[in-house]
Formats: sequence, structure tokens, C-alpha cells
Amino acid sequence: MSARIIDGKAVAAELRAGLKARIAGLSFAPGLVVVRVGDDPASGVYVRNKDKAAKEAGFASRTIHLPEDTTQAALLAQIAELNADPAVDGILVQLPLPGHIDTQAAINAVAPEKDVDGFHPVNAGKLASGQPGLVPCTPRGVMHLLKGTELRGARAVVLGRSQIVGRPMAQLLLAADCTVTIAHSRTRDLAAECARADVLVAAVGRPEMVRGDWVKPGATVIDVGINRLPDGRLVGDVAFAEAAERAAAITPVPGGVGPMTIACLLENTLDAAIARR
Ligand SMILES: NC(=O)C1=CN([C@@H]2O[C@H](COP(=O)(O)OP(=O)(O)OC[C@H]3O[C@@H](n4cnc5c(N)ncnc54)[C@H](OP(=O)(O)O)[C@@H]3O)[C@@H](O)[C@H]2O)C=CC1
Ligand SMILES: Nc1nc(=O)c2c([nH]1)NC[C@@H]1CN(c3ccc(C(=O)N[C@@H](CCC(=O)O)C(=O)O)cc3)C=[N+]21
Repeated sequence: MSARIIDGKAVAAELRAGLKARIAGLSFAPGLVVVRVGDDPASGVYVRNKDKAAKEAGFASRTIHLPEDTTQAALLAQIAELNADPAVDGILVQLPLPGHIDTQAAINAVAPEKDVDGFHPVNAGKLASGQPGLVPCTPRGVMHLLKGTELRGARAVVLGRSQIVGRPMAQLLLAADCTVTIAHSRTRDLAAECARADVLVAAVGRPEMVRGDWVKPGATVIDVGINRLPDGRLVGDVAFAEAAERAAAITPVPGGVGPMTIACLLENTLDAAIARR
């Protein structure tokens, strides 16, 4: 079997074009502000990509770049100012933050109605209790990519239990009537758990950890991982070539989930703007 490649880049472009058309019909440009603290090198690329995609789709987008030695109090004051600014619809605090800042405190400071990352406990709680709210961008993007895959009654395995990917991913799959297993670093026999999955979502941050024989023949494999190898190559958490021999459909890295994360950030920002204005 040779898998269908799920083209996240193309789906994301389509999604952004739809948002652009909707924004063209509004009397205002939805406002997105990305707050970046310090100079984490990976963050630079993501922040630029977000800004470019946002502007292209008609958002009023800007990045506030604070120095590495910014105090927690100064960051919280900056967030409070953005919470109070009526032109700002979405606030994203780029992670990771420098070690001296309490990440959860920064997340909690963002007004839930402007929390376009969907990381605030109010939004996480809404997701867990089945209420409408802002949903984290990466899992939301994955659900777009799973359109056309039968989810009702499907056995889904999510590898990873982070607040930003694994947990919300599991909630969305559960809401879509999957039978969900969440696996993590303490899981016994990961390979056997994965081999039962009709839908396998890998979000562990371990280059090519998921081998071909972990994949159930005919499964849909979603690779969230983005890992930079010492030689500069970018790979996912799944050994792509091996997995593609068994899967029915699989996402590549790059060009899979990553572009969807950005498109869904914009989708969340438009949702937040419409809900709030
Ligand atoms: N495509 C995109 O848009 C995005 C991609 N990413 C990428 O997704 C990956 C995961 O990100 P994130 O969730 O933030 O990562 P975290 O490091 O926060 O979480 C990783 C999770 O994987 C689990 N894990 C780690 N090692 C193993 C292992 N050997 N076996 C089983 N489970 C393991 C951890 O388990 P435990 O909880 O037990 O420690 C943890 O739950 C990264 O590669 C990241 O770069 C992230 C965000 C967006
Ligand atoms: N508050 C916050 N929210 C986030 O959503 C957030 C964050 N912090 N910190 C970092 C992670 C990572 N992340 C990605 C976004 C886009 C791509 C992306 O566009 N990837 C492309 C290009 C990859 C490349 O060439 O480098 C792809 O996979 O094809 C990847 C990863 C968002 N994150």
C-alpha cells in the first residue's frame, strides 16, 4: 500500500484564502499581536511566517519584541495593555519564554476572549466540557486535515500529552466520537498501542520515533513533530517512508501540520474578532 499524502500546505492556503475573502467584507481589519520575549532562534522564523500570512490575509498584524531580560511584571503589564486595547482581537505570547518567566502566569494573563492560542484555562476548560471557545491552533488544524477520514467509532491514539498539542488534540478527537488513547513517556509498549490506531497523531518531539511497523495498515497518520537534525534536515516524529508504506494517508513534514497551525491562528483571530465586536 502506498499512502495518500495529505497536503497541509495546500489546505492551509485554501483556508487562508477563505479568511481573506471574509475579511474583505468586514468594515475593520481584525487585529493580531504576537508578543515575543528574547531571541529563541526557532521563534524568529515562526513569528515572521505568522506575520506574513496574517498581513496577506488582511489582518492588522504586529509583533512586539521584548528583550530577553524583560521581567515577568513588565510582560504582564504589556499583556494587560493589549487586553484593554479595543483594536486588538488576538494576542499570542510566543513560547518558549525565557526561563525566569512563569509561562503559566503569562498564559493566564491573556484575556480569554483574545486568547487565540486557546491555552488559557478558561478555553481549555470549555474544550474539556464541550462548550464553544477558542481551540488551540495545531489540534484545530489537524481536525481540518482529518476531514474525509471516518472518525466516528475510530480508535485514535495521540502520542504526547502537552497542554498545547496532545491534550487538546485528544479532546477534539473525543468530541468527534473517536475512542481515544493518550500515550506518553510512561506508556508501556508504545508500539503496541500505536499499532491499534485507526488514527495516529504523533506529537512527541522525537525525530522519526514512530516506525513503519507501529502503523496499522490502512491507518491515517498525522505527524505534528517538527525536529531539526544536526545536518539541518527537518523531520517529523514519524519515519515517513516506512509509515507511508502501511498508512492509507499521512502528513509530511514540512508541509503538513505546520502550515495549518498558522492558518488556524488566523481563523481563531477572525473568530475572536467577530465574537467580541
Ligand atoms: N506543527 C506544529 O505546528 C507544531 C509542532 N510542534 C512540535 O510537536 C512536537 C511536540 O510538541 P509539544 O507537545 O509542545 O512537546 P512537549 O515536549 O511539550 O510534549 C511532548 C510529549 O511527548 C511525550 N514524549 C516525549 N518523549 C517520549 C517518548 N520517548 N515516548 C513517548 N512519549 C514521549 C512527553 O511525555 P511526558 O508528558 O510523559 O513527558 C510529552 O507528553 C515537537 O516536535 C514540536 O516541535 C509543536 C507545536 C506546533
Ligand atoms: N504561543 C505559541 N503558539 C504556537 O502555536 C507556537 C508557539 N508559541 N511556539 C512554537 C510552536 C511551533 N509552531 C509552529 C508554527 C508553524 C510551523 C510551520 O509553519 N511549519 C512549516 C515550515 C517549517 C520550517 O520550514 O521551518 C511546515 O511544517 O511546513 C511550525 C511550528 C507554533 N508554535
